[in-house]
Amino acid sequence: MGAILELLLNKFFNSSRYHIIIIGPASSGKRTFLSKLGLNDHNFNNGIIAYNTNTLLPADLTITSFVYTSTFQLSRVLEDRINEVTGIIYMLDSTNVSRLKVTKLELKNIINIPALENSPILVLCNKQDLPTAKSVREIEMVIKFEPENKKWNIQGMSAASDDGVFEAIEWISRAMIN
Ligand SMILES: Nc1nc2c(ncn2[C@@H]2O[C@H](COP(=O)(O)OP(=O)(O)OP(=O)(O)O)[C@@H](O)[C@H]2O)c(=O)[nH]1
Repeated sequence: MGAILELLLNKFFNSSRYHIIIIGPASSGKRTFLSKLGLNDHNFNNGIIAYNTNTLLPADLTITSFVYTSTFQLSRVLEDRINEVTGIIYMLDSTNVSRLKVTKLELKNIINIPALENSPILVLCNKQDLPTAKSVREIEMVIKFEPENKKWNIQGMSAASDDGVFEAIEWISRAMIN
């Protein structure tokens, strides 16, 4: 998968700068997803895991991953860098049904942040390989996420087995560029 991803990313990211933030509760699979992109190096600072672009990703794409706790924290932790965000990935654990109501609120908060107004948002329902995982349709029915005037998408994924990783990057890439 690495070679295909590399081709795709190099095709997309050759001129402008792009900055994706990956947000999601603890253990939802952010790190596993990033490792599939070849992003294993990270430094941990002020609650943010910043992944650099020295492996698979082209130099003009940066991905920052961190555990999201509140809108206030999102703006505060990212500080000025929030203005550089061009795409948002929200990662959830499809087996953690009790947390979906919190997810609903978090997503609402995220799309109300003015600095993120133009950033497309991709909701990734991770851990679809587990028997207790809720389907994307079931999750949609709880979170009722259908923002108007915004590019958004919801997809199933199993970061552990690579399923949906390519599609996720493809969607967010296209959405940021078009
Ligand atoms: N079955 C299954 N397990 C997964 C999947 N993705 C991640 N995991 C497992 O879930 C656990 C947490 O994954 P991480 O990638 O560390 O999650 P994280 O969101 O980075 O967690 P924090 O660092 O706490 O924010 C690990 O044991 C992973 O192996 C998946 O798609 N399927």
